[in-house]
Amino acid sequence: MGILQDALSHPTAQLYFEQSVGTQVAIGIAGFLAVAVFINVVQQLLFKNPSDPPMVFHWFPFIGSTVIYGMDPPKFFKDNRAKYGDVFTFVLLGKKTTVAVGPAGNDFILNGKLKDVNAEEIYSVLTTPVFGRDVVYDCPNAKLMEQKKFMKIALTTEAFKSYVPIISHEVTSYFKRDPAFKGKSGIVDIPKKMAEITIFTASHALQGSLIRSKFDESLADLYHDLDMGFTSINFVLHWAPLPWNRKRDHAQRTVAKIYMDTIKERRALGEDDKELDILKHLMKSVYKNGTPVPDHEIAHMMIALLMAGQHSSSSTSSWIMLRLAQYPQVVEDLYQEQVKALGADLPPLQYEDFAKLPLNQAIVKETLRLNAPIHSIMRKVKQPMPVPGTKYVVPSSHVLLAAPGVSGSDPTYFPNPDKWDPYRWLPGSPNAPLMAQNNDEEEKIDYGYGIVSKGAASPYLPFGAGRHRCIGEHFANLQLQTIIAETVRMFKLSNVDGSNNIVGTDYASLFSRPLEPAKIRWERRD
Ligand code: HEM
Repeated sequence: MGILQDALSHPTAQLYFEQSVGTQVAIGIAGFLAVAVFINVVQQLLFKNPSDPPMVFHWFPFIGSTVIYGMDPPKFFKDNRAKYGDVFTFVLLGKKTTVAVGPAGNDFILNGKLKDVNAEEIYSVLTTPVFGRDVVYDCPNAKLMEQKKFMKIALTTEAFKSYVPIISHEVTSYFKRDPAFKGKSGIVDIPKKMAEITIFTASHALQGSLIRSKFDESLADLYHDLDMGFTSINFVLHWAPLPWNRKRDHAQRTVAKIYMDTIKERRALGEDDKELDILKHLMKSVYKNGTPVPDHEIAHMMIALLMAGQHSSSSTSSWIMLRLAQYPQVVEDLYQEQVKALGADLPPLQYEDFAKLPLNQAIVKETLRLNAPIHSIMRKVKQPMPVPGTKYVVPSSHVLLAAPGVSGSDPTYFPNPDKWDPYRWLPGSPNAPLMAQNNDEEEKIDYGYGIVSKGAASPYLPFGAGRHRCIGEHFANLQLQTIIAETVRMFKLSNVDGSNNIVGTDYASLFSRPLEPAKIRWERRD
């Protein structure tokens, strides 16, 4: 024993011993992996259930196609659609995920029945710690439908009319005070600026001036901490006592308290409170069962509303500015459109003006066609779902994934689909969409939050469809159109190097956005 101990304590022997243990462990892992890969491949090749949608081939179990999907989801959908057709399954972090694309696929998933598909089982782990309890995905779907109805009803034409001067003022005063826009011309990393403009305009219009004023103090940093809860890794680690989750939880409590205190302040104002925002509307809203919406739910809905709008609108406005810098002539066309429609003195913008600015509208439409911030919409399957017109049945163990962006860039509906061409939405364009542009004749449905068009046959659904459809569409349109109109009044835009290039897309977080830095050149008109 003593001799053996002596021998092993010799440095060379120790090294040899450690190396040989290391080698054995490595061989063990490699062997295990090889067996796992072998079984996984054999299963895919030999044990196909004819009613299952085709499976995207992958070597490794659990990882499946996660990496290749995550690098560029639209490319992943396009490539696999070409290989397998409109319905196929891939493995995303161990979960069999069935994609159904095209108008029929969008309809199948987004207009799926409540007994068949479920959103909250997918999203709640991420959203509930950020928004707070009892709202959106932390309550039965019928309650969410009522909550969406309260928010949607508040967005009246009268409210929209009051929002245009608010948004205009926020945009122009931002450009005046921000150091990045000092002087005659300059270069700016645009996504950060657009994120600020989006949160200032949305909070002021939708939540009132009292909340807006708090963004200059504490709310901006707290929202940043809340945002950290939305990283993709939190689908798995939402519960973990990690630094960003602690910050998220602290921020959620603090922001909710700020809203609840503001609600009390505004109640005290009584008739003197003349603003037409959603916060005020919710303070007067009552559920069907007679219960007034509790303050904590109003606070949590306010967080949800701002978070839902922030990422999508801020990513879209950044893409818009990058597209305008890519095509400086479009900026001039937009400016001239305003001069012709509103007069050379360019009076303060009003809600009614936007109907006279079709190119201004088309910029938003076209940017959302190619750069929609939500590339994947997921639902948990609750019971086996036959896919109409196919032999496939999606088992209840699967997750469904809708990707309306696929039909939005399909040449069947959009000639020259990869070209950003806002003029395609104006009459007489050779690239005009090959789809009905008037949705008055479309089938309408009420899921409990007001009548919406079903969108069943539409290849263009950047705001989704069905019971989870966006209620912020009209606000987002107004916000984005006002931002564009004010920006082209003040600036000419171009790429820093004068080229027609554009940055790539960052798919790392839940909402896709431009890869940063994304710098553009601005030049003041006056
Ligand atoms: C360009 C801007 C926007 C885009 C592209 C967009 C897109 C979407 C999409 C695709 C959905 C459906 C998600 C799903 O089916 O799972 C959705 C839902 C929603 N959006 Fe938006 N959105 C935008 C702006 C806004 C704004 C400004 C607000 C708030 C005022 C908002 C509030 C909501 C809400 C409350 C839902 C409902 C979620 C549900 O029912 O599960 N969105 N949005």
